Amino acid sequence: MNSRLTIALPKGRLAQQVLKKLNAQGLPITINPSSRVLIQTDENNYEYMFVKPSDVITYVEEGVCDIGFVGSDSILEERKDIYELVDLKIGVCKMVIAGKDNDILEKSSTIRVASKYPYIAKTACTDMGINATIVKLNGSVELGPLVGLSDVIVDIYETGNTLKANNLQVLKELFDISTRLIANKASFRRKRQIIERIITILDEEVSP
Ligand SMILES: Nc1ncnc2c1ncn2[C@@H]1O[C@H](COP(=O)(O)OP(=O)(O)OP(=O)(O)O)[C@@H](O)[C@H]1O
Ligand SMILES: O=P(O)(O)OC[C@H]1O[C@H](OP(=O)(O)OP(=O)(O)O)[C@H](O)[C@@H]1O
Repeated sequence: MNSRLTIALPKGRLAQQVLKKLNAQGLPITINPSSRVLIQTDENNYEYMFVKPSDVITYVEEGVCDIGFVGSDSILEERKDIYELVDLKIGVCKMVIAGKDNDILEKSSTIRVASKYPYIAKTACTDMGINATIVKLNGSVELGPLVGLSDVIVDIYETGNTLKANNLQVLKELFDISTRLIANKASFRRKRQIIERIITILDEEVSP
């Protein structure tokens, strides 16, 4: 059995949370997330690749990585052919529609929406009977309504501080978000035993 497992780890805010969760669940990770070395192998013969969060799904679907850790927002947006295996219950936030005008969703049938998540934004508006023109942005999405680029945004909400600091408000909550373990389908068949061991470890309830 091929014992090497290649794991896509998201850089940025999720890196520490994922490693902390894996260690807390009893999967000791002896790699250095602060290092600029993008591929690190530990003594379990696990190979870790540090990738941009929005690229985790691509590395897993393409089979470069057997498994990966990614936000459910990315899973819903990318709609790739992968297995979603475990909710780690970290990276918890929400997807919301936000803007300046608190009844624009009720009074307008056509709006402009700025978002990092064009598919999620378009689908949400369609479901509400609203025709949306999507303006794709890759960050600081809150600028959209402030500079006349869009009427509203579809973006992540955790504490609300960014919206509040920019005089925007939540107009509609769409869904909850958290970090998930995903797997390449062929890898899951080929390395089922080792991947199921990780699923078991992550599913175990450990004292906080
Ligand atoms: N403010 C937040 N609070 C909690 N979790 C968040 C927040 N923003 C993003 N996340 C979660 O962390 C994941 C990665 O977000 P992060 O901001 O670290 O990446 P990024 O800088 O947006 O990089 P990329 O553009 O590749 O997504 C998101 O997909 C989401 O699941
Ligand atoms: O509700 P809050 O706690 O304010 O968090 C929400 C903010 O966090 C994310 O931004 P990020 O920090 O990832 O920067 P970005 O806008 O460049 O994506 C997201 O895009 C929101 O702007």
